[in-house]
Amino acid sequence: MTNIKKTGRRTMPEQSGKVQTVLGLIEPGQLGRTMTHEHLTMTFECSHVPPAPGDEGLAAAPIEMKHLHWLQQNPYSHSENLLLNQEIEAVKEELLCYRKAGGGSIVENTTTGITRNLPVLRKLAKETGVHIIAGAGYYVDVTHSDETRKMTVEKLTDIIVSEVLHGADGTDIRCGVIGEIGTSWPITESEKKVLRATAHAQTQLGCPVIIHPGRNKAAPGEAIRILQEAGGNISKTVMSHLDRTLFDQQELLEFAKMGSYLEYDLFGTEMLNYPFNLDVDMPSDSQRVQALAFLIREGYEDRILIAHDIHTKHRLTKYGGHGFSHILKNIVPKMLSRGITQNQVDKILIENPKQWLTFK
Ligand SMILES: CC(=O)NCCS(=O)(=O)O
Repeated sequence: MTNIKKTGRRTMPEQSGKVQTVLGLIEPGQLGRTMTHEHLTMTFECSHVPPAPGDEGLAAAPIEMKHLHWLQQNPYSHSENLLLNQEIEAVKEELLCYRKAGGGSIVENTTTGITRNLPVLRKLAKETGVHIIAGAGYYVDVTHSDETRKMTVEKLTDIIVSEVLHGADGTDIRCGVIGEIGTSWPITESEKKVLRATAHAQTQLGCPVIIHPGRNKAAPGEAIRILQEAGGNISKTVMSHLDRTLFDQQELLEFAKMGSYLEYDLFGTEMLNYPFNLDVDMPSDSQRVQALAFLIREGYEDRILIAHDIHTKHRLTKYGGHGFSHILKNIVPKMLSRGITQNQVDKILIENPKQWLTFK
């Protein structure tokens, strides 16, 4: 049963002033260094890309050292690679390393449509000591069920609110953010309804929101406009995946003025051909650090968040990948060597996630 305090402003949930993890409420100061966009268990079959002619054998072969480069360049063409949910033990080992490297918390962005597994998240949190914050709501349109598509905004709002206040997927495990809310490009009617429901739920709950934009430079702005028109709190909303979406500095600054958090969350992903949009040149980690330094120079250090968005097997250290500690071990030293101060690093990894994740 949820404890509700009434104030003149709005109905205040018991979450107000706290962060909600899969093990319950914590004080914001307990979070520590936080990766704001990861997945610990999910499936990504919805994004399978057929292998190039001649590569069918590689796409069906077990993951082996000699195929690693092919896999890194074609991660979405290998069906087994898309089943991160088969790697719970490996993820647990990674989380223990993440803690040793100084990590405190992880926001687990798996929503309905990509196989959210809250009992596994709770088990991982208990066994590793990492604070895990789970995501409410729905991924992109191709994963929406017929039932979801038929729902009104009011019904979707009720479900999202309930996932935060009472628990999701038939469990009593409560989500601590809404998202990642999936949008495609162009944004579909079903996704627009989910965005409006997200804004309405956020208004009731005062909670953090995180959006997955479509793969087009107009997508982040359009998603924020829909949330804004539905009354969402943009200053408590994260726009994910900017590293594969907005490249032009002036366009980035125009978007930044809208007031959301700006997330660079594909650290560790370096690939020549980005199969979901071949016009995109996926940046390197060095270029991501340059983008962070640019935003800091432009006065946005309070708005930046970073993560790896691990969502496939090959990015785990078990498969020769960079793992969940890459930012702490490799990217932070690079940031410092490029003139970003320790104070700014701490803002990006500790203070900004804390501000975002604390319920109003
Ligand atoms: C799980 C997820 O949505 N990851 C983002 C992949 S993308 O290529 O940046 O869209």
